[in-house]
Amino acid sequence: FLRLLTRNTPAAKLPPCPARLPIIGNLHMLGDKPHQSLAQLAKIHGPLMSLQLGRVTTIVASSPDTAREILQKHDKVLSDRHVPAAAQVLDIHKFTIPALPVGSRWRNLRKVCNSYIFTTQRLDMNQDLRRVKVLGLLEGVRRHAAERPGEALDVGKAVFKASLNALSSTILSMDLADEEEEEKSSGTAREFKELVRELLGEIGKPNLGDYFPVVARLDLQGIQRRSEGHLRKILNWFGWVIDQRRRDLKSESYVSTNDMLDTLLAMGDTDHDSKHEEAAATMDPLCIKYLFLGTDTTTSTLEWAMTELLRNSNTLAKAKKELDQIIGKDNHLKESDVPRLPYLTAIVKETLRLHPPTPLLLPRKATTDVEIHGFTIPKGARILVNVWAIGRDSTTWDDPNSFMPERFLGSKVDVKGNSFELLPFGAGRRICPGQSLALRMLHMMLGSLVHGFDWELPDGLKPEMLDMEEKFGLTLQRAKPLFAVPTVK
Ligand code: HEM
Repeated sequence: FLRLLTRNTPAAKLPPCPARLPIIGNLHMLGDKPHQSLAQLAKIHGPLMSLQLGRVTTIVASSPDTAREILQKHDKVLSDRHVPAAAQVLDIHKFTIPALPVGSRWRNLRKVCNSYIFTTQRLDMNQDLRRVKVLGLLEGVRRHAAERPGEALDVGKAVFKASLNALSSTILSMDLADEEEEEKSSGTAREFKELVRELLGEIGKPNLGDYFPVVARLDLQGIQRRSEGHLRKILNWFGWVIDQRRRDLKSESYVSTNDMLDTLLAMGDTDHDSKHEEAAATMDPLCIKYLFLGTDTTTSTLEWAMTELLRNSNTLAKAKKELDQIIGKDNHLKESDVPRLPYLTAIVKETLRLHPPTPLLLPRKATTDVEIHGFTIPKGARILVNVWAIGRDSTTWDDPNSFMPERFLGSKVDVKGNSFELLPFGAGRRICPGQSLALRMLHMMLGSLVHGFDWELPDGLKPEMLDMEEKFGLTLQRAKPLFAVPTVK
């Protein structure tokens, strides 16, 4: 048994690796902020390095060039996923896009995303569902400013609620966050939110089984058992929502909201193309994944963006000026206004550069041995791309730790997977399919908050004193919530 635990991967010509300890290898070097520890290690061992994490050989890319090799040049054989044991319970990984290996099922689901769910036309059609939620966010902040003048607001909490509702409306025409109106929100929706939180917590915990596959089945920490319980309840909840919608669709009085669920159900019913049937069959896990991936990433980006604006009052003033000039002081921002707002767009890019919500992307896996810059990436290795380190690299960026949206004005660098120095959504065949929806939500919510209110730090806190500590989990969040005082302009 001990031999199984300690046996090393045959040493192909692996990229440089820090010295390892017996059994755990380099696990102890990750710490609680692995993206930062890996960035430090890359400074010593280079932009392509290998680590032995328990039994798992892990390759880390930390430069635009090595990211391009992995995500573009060798994308075909480096695009499977390394899925944590907690995300494999009830075989859910066999049905959800982020976990599926590259194969016909994954390809079909991606085609459905690209051709039906996230098209410009579809997103234009359901933009009103999101607009209502943004107006709700503004109303909540306005009420806070009026009822508790001078009192600080928990910015992350407010944007979490709006992001979850904007996404759950786009997907299900349903609000899943409704804390202030508890009596109106259905018990099942509240339970759903708790279950999602608990499941995400389990998936985010360090699990011995992920580093020592030989003990994975024993589930020594009980993580898989608890995840399975939560997931079973979540799937039951979705089953109930989907059955209800099927009944609604049969009713003549039903008026479609053009949400994703209607689109998916219509595809399954009217079109017997195999890829559509596949999407219909996997609808519940599909919707769940969108909610999971979408809400936390969007919330964390918005909270960091507001943090940076509060630290950089000139930037905040410039953003306000642009919005006043282009949108007008008394009008509300619309998704279609965003292309006319280059400074707001630059602020979103700059936030994603410094604070990418998934700093190591989603782990990939090599399906064959691959050679990169004379080193071998062995078959089965887990692959991480440290986009957090790439975004802060001083050989690529001037003054990399400063928040300067101006760097993007007139620049061709985008976040769409073409610029390997800026990869918040990844690149290549596994690039985030929800990025166009995410970008719409980010610009709308941030722009509306900046346009609608004046913002100040509480208790005379100086901008330079603002805590910038990060917390690494499924997404990279602020360690401490951001509190700020809104005033109606
Ligand atoms: C700021 C917001 C977001 C960021 C930064 C983000 C980032 C990412 C990243 C880095 C990946 C992995 C890409 C790779 O492996 O190369 C990913 C995958 C994915 N994202 Fe997003 N995401 C965001 C919002 C969303 C939203 C709103 C949705 C859906 C509603 C979504 C759905 C997905 C899905 C389904 C995948 C898996 C794709 C696959 O494995 O083929 N994401 N995202």
